[in-house]
Formats: sequence, C-alpha cells, structure tokens
Amino acid sequence: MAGRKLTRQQRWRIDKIQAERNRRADKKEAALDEEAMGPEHRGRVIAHFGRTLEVEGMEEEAVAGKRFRCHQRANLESLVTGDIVSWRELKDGLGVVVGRFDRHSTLERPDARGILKPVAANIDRILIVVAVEPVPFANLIDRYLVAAEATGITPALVINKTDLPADPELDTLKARYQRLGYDVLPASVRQQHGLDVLREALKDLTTVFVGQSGVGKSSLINTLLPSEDIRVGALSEDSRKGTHTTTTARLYHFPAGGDLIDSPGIREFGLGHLTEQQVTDGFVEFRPFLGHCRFRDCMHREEPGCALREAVAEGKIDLARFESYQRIVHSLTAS
Ligand SMILES: Nc1nc2c(ncn2[C@@H]2O[C@H](COP(=O)(O)OP(=O)(O)OP(=O)(O)O)[C@@H](O)[C@H]2O)c(=O)[nH]1
Ligand SMILES: [Zn+2]
Repeated sequence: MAGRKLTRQQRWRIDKIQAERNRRADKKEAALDEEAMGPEHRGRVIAHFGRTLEVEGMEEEAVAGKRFRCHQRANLESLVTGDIVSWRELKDGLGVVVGRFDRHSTLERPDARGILKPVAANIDRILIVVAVEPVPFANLIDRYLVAAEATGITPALVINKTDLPADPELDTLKARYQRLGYDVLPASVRQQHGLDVLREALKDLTTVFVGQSGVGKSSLINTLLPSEDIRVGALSEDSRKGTHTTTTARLYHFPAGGDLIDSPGIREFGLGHLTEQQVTDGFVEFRPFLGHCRFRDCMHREEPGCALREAVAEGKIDLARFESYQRIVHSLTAS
C-alpha cells in the first residue's frame, strides 16, 4: 500500500495550503498596519505582559509622556522594559510596535532552564546598595562589581544606614572603591541624609538598584518615588484575564529626573554565574597588566612572571582586591 507516505502531489497541495495560510496571516497584519494610519513615533517600553507592551511616547509633544497599550508585530523578537521602540498609534490609547532601536545595554538573567534572557534594556547605571549594618563583605561588593562590569553598565555604590554606628572597616572600603574610580554615595533613609546627592546622581539616567536583602532597597526606592507604591504590581487592564499583577520589570520616573527600572529579579542581579574571564576583566585595575604575564595562558596563581602578582608586590594592585579576586575564582571552580 502507498500507505503513510504522501505522494509528491499530496505534499505539494499541503505546502500550498500552508503558504496560503501564511499569506492570509501576513495580510491580517498588513490590515492592522493599515488601521495604524498614524505616523511612526519613538517610545519607551515601560512594562510588558507577554506580547502586550506598555509604551510611553517620547519627544513629540502630542505623545510625550502618554502611555499606550501596544501589541507588537509578529516578526519582532521579544522586547523588554527599557527598550526604545518605533510605534504607531491605533486608537484610544492603543498602538502597535513596529521596530526596536539598538540597545546600548542589556541586563540578563537566567530563566527557569538556566538560559540567559534579557530582562531590561538601555540601563545607564547599576546602583549596588550595601548597608553600614550588616557590614558588607568586600568580597560581596567585588562580586557585584564584576557582574556589573560584565554588562558594560557603569556601577556605583550606595552605603545606606549611615545613621548606625559604623565599623572602621567601612571607611577603608569606601576609600578603596573611590580610588578605583567608583562613585560611593553614603545615605540614610531613616535620617534623610545623602538623599539629595543621590537624587542628583539619578538625574538623566536609567538606573537599577541591586543588593542583598535587608540593605534598604525598598526603603530607598519608596523615599525616592513617594507617589508610587511599587510593591503593588502595576498594570491590570487585561479585560479577558481580569486584574493581574506582574513580576516583570517596570520603569518609573523619579520626580527629580531620571528613571528607575525595577523588579524582584533585577534586585537579585549580580549573584548568578560568572566565567573566570568575566571575573578577571571585572577587576578594572587589572586591565593594564592583563596580557603581560610570561605565559599567555597564565591563571595568575603560582606561575612565574605573572604580571598581576608583580603588580600586587609593587603595590600597584591592592592586595585585598587580589585576594578577593582569587576567592571569587576559587568559588567558581569549587561549585
Ligand atoms: N537604621 C536604618 N535602618 C534602615 C534604613 N533604611 C532601611 N532601614 C531598615 O532596614 C530594613 C530593611 O529595609 P528594606 O528597605 O526592606 O530592605 P531591602 O533591601 O528592600 O530588603 P528586601 O526587601 O528583603 O530585598 C528595614 O527594617 C528598614 O526599616 C536606614 O537608613 N537606617
Ligand atoms: Zn598572570
């Protein structure tokens, strides 16, 4: 029996039907575009729910600051909060996203299967929040800094709870990171200290706050964004599904200027997996010495002629940072 095998003619017919289906789907999209008679605008994704996006108009007066619920064209890869997009208005606050502008930075997190996925885009600064109490381990700060450096986004440190009595070690840490060129911003939410400097530092930038539980990220953000209750998960207008909240990232505007992108996942950024190369590159003061070791594949451990170890011996690299580097590298191979 000819049986399960399709004849060439049958195959051809099926292909033809499929092609016709695709054509109709394209046509449907084209019809939607037809409906979108408005001109293209630039906008920023401020939240997303699957393939539905909340886009805020930029620049042009007619749309600037207004929010539109948009679907995205099927041919676009998935978009994330912070993306700058090209979109067209449909009607009644609805729109369609037709393109995405290049991202200048991307924050990625592993999904449930461990595959890195973008969670937010076009971030200018990662604020690593630590606190006077509990005293931050230098090694932990270095881990955050390395993770930030790996994204290409500029990190800075906030030391919160300066109202509490400080361990002298903290001043050493502060001086160390300032010497490396990092901004270090002391703050106290409780006494409202340092917040104006912080507000100034947030202006004109898109920032994320990261750091361990208990350092005061929520307290800081609630103070800087007094009118938003950011623990309440945003948008809820999907009429079919009724009210729902989201744990995906959302963009907020600080009253004094600048934007925040925040989500529970973003706050945990920095403690995921790193490669040894990322760790080495993430210690910014090592960079002038890399490539100068005697052995090209130097691991900067016991090898003779290691340029990094020589720099440590000559006081050009802080021993504490080098030890922290070794500890992080060791933790990679141990796990
Ligand atoms: N003394 C003092 N305590 C503070 C300050 N800021 C926050 N706290 C307290 O620190 C604790 C933790 O603050 P949160 O804002 O919840 O910290 P968080 O980093 O958001 O922690 P998670 O929500 O667990 O991620 C709370 O009890 C705050 O009241 C401060 O400037 N000084
Ligand atoms: Zn070396």
